Amino acid sequence: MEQEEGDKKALICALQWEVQQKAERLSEAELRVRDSARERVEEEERLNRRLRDYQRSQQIKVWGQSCHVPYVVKTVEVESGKMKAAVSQAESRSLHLEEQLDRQNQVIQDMKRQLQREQQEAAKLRAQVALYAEELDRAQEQMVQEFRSLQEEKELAVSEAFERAKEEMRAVHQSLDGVRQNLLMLQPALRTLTHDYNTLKRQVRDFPGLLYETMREARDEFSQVVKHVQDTNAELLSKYRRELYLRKECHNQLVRLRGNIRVLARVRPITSEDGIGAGAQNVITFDQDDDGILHVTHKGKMQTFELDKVFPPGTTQDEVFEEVSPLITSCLDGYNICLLAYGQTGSGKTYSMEGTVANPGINQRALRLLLSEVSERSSSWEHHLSVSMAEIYNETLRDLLGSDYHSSLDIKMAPGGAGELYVPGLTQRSVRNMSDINKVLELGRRQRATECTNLNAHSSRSHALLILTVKGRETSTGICTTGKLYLVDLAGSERVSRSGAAGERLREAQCINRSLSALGDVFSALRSQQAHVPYRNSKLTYLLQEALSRDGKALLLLQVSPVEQNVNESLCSLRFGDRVRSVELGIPSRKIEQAGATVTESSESESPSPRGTRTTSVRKKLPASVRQRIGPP
Ligand SMILES: Nc1ncnc2c1ncn2[C@@H]1O[C@H](COP(=O)(O)OP(=O)(O)OP(=O)(O)O)[C@@H](O)[C@H]1O
Repeated sequence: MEQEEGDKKALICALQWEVQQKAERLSEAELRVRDSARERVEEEERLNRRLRDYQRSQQIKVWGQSCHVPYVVKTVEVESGKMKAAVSQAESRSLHLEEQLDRQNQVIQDMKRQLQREQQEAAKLRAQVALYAEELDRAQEQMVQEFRSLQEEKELAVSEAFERAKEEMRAVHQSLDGVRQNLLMLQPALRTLTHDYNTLKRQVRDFPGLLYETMREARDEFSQVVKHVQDTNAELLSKYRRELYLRKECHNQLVRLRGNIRVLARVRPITSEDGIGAGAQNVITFDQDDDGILHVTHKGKMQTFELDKVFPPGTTQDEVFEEVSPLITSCLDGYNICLLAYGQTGSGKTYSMEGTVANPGINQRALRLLLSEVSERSSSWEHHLSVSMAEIYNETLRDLLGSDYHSSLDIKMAPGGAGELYVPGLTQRSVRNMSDINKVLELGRRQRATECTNLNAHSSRSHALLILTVKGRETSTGICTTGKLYLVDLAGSERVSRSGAAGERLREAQCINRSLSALGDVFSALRSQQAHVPYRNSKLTYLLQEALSRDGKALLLLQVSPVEQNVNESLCSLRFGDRVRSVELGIPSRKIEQAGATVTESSESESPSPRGTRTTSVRKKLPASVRQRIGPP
């Protein structure tokens, strides 16, 4: 309604404005008409005035001329020539004036016509003004009518709106009453809600305290549990370590009892020769709690190997030797022992066996240990220590201490039928002190160096053997023992395909492969307890027969490179070691000579003891805890 009213008011305003505009235009037109009428009147007056003036002047002229004519006529009569000219001149002038008069009359006629036109125009304008006035009156009339009808509409709309508002007001009052009723009904519920809200508010206020208290209690409980778990863990860990130690002890004793070949692994440090980049990344990790576990990560997979002992890269020559020394000293008791360093080229075999001048390896330390043991036992035993050095290159056995390096040596069965082997022509040098040892080792090294153009390459492709023979005689009983210790630095075990060897190198690689696979065959025959062990398939296994037989003791030292680029070779070496580890040589035995007779004696009845302090039973060597575990004999 209000909208309608507003619209109408706007319409009225617009109409009023239009009327006003038209009125202004009309008054302007009136003014213009009035001005032009005035102008015409003035112009008329001006023309009339000019006409009158002209007529008057013409009259005066005519009068002037008419007054002169008699005189002129007279004069013409007197002086006719002159007069005639003057008359004609006057006539022409009169003609001219008449023409002028005509023109003036013409002008007056024109002006009159123009005046008429102007008057007609003025009449037209006046009619138009009257028309405009009429139109204005009509517009005013219309406007008044419209205004009136708008006023009526407005009043009608206002009264309708008022009625509607009254209706709505009534409805609002009614709903207000309903709300009031509802409010009255809701009041008890609101009271309950307020009460609940207050209770909740109290609870929320108290909640942080309660939560803190609960959390403190939970934390206390949790720390108690954690402490308990930690204690239990520590206890379990110590039990685990104790168990591990016992297991190891049991295993070692079992190995000794069963005569298993012990397999150790030594991982060399990463050196500058390994280069840089992905190929030089370390792939080997160790178990903190078990020194016999080694993990190799290859192509994202971790492979675990269990060995008798694992030496991580930081292990010293001393620590390695300490582990192998019990085996070495047993050669003084008359056992045949063999220690083989196995691994790919550059994995550290020579480092472990020979070592450096400042940090000697197993070879020199073994000789030194045997010498000191010999001197310790000298009160009851006489010992004679002799050393041979040989190498097997392309299946040819050569003497490194003799005068003829190039002659090939044979391995033969010793006469006497005892099944002993010997190498005719192999030089044996007696050693009594460290100076002898150093001289012998130096001689062997020099011999090898002079005979081959590239010692390093040559040593990788040949097996180097240090053979110690220990003969002993117990002074009180006359019992004689002979023990042999073979310390072998094997040729590199890498695959031919990787080295890409050809020609002479290929022949060397094939020989190495043959002798190493012959070694593997011997181990697998021993493992499966076959009646025939193929020792004679290579010079190496044939020479080591006594130590690798069921009477001997053997130890395999796996040399492992820690870097990614050698991981395949490392895995091959470790798998080889894994297989060898399960080989049972049997209970080692020694040969003793007593009163001219040779007797074989197993370590179960080690008697007589060289020091007189040894127990006769291996079982007695076990720790009490281990003995308890394995039960009564
Ligand atoms: N435990 C170690 N500590 C420090 N350096 C080592 C160790 N083991 C090996 N090396 C170094 O690694 C390099 C290769 O070692 P080594 O010559 O003994 O290997 P190898 O297996 O005998 O090789 P090859 O079969 O060619 O004779 C040498 O420079 C050596 O000094």
